[in-house]
Amino acid sequence: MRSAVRLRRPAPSVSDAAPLDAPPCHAIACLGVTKRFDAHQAVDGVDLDVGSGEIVALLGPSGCGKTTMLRMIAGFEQPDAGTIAISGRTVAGPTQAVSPEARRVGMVFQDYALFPHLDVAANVGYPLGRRPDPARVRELLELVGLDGLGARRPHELSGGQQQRVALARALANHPSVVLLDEPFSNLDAALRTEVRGEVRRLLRDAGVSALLVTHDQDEALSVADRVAVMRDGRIEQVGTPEEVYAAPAGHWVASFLGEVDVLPGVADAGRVTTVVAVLPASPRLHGDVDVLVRPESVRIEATGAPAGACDALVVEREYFGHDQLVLLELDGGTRLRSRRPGFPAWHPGDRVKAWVDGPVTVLPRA
Ligand SMILES: Nc1ncnc2c1ncn2[C@@H]1O[C@H](COP(=O)(O)OP(=O)(O)OP(=O)(O)O)[C@@H](O)[C@H]1O
Repeated sequence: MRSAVRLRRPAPSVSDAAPLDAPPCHAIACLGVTKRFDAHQAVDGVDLDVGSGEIVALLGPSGCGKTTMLRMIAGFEQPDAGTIAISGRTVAGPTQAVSPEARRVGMVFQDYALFPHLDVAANVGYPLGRRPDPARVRELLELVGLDGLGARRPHELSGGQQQRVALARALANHPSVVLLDEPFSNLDAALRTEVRGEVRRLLRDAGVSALLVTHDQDEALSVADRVAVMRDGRIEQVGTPEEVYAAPAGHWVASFLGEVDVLPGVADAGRVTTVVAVLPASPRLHGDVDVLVRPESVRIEATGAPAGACDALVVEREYFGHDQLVLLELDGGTRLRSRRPGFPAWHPGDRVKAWVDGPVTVLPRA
């Protein structure tokens, strides 16, 4: 794929100019957005912004309201309350409802939504009207690495190539933002990793802002600049992938984003005491707390452990090739997981020393 190709943006014409209602630094700015379907509160007072050129993932379990949020930004649903601005222009609010076509938003869907009877070039050029500029279509095909395949039908392409056609079509009209709804779910696991890297590069090359809806944690963490974690219609936390993973705002976010063990601890004077270790904590925390420990923050060794490491027994082990997940039972009965590289192999029955060697999160007791 030629990732160096850059899209030429047309100079805005006078008729494109719209009054600015929100800071133009935000490609998308949602404030207090709410949507109810009958008795069901699908989206409940969501504040969310996407900066210029930024890729934000809206991550949450099935049914939490992600797609409804995306559909309101695209203009297919009208919020019951709140406002949505795109590039500083309010497109949805109590007195505004700009049509989807007038929002300058590109959409990429899970099932690609390509026209099967049109060839690739016609699919890409579709948003450009009846007589799309062939040079523009060529430019888009080149951008997504499909130059030379314009005459093929969608069914003659791989899933990853079809997704790139969908992305080229979404970019055709120089959108301010691209909205992607679970764009990688139809791809098999190996292709998914490859295609999401490509899509990230393409969005960067095109210089567009993007909101990616997904229920896949790896996808959100690997593609996005920031991740908004959604649950039951509300945003639980927004932060960089590192922030939401290593410093989750609560127990639910921690366990939704990955494996975590919860150790009881007692906090006092900027330290928290657990069965495994005494660790630094916020001086604002006192008394009973929960210490959330990810398996990769737990080290084990047979010999050469630092002073203070705990005695532990390996109870179970799952081997994944690149790494292994080791279930430990500490003296006293507490169980804790440790994720280690695939070599050396650990086995049930091994006696080891265990200690915390990475970030942990200390929260008030749930
Ligand atoms: N048009 C509709 N009419 C009634 N209920 C709806 C409608 N659209 C969505 N819902 C409900 O609103 C809630 C949120 O749905 P939404 O599709 O936004 O969730 P989601 O997080 O995108 O889920 P998934 O990952 O499964 O697509 C769900 O309970 C869903 O059943």
